[in-house]
Amino acid sequence: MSVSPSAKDMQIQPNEAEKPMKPKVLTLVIIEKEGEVLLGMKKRGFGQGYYNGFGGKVETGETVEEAAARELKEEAGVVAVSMEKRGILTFHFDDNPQPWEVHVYHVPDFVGEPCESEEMAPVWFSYADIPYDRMWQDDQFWYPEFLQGRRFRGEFYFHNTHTLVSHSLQSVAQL
Ligand SMILES: CNc1ncnc2c1ncn2[C@@H]1O[C@H](COP(=O)(O)OP(=O)(O)OP(=O)(O)O)[C@@H](O)[C@H]1O
Repeated sequence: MSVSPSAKDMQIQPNEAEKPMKPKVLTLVIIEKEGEVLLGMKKRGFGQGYYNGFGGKVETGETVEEAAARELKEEAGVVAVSMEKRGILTFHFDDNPQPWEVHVYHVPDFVGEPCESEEMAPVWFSYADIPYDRMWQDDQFWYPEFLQGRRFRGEFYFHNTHTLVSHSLQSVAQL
């Protein structure tokens, strides 16, 4: 007699396919000093050719804040003296089933001299000269919130990775 395996035997739940995928968690640090922000030109990998803050994936065994500090050191060569979480952005891509959850940190103080790494070339920009046309399309929406000192949450929907189709953004009291 043949017995077909039950959902339990196959270690899947009945409506597994409908469950949204757990997001991948990443960090993004923006250094800000006297009306200027430090951005890096991404030299390789995801987002190559865009200016962005410094960050990357959270690795197993580290907290989100530890990951943010590690990536800042690796990519810009500086150590954060203090950091404050200011935003959580969720990115949905129609060409990737896994959403990305990016935790944005403000670093008002750091030690060391920013220097070019294999991944990023750092450049200071005044608020008025932030190069939104050479950045991810979501940035133009949430940087103003960030630069005003607010906390925020946003959801952004992308087509073919790079084209922003729709978004929502709220300023929030707490993250
Ligand atoms: C879609 N709209 C977006 N808007 C603004 N910023 C975005 C972004 N999407 C990803 N980001 C940031 O881009 C970096 C990628 O990091 P990424 O280089 O892939 O990570 P990591 O350094 O761990 O990778 P490797 O070690 O090279 O594999 C990381 O800071 C992440 O927050």
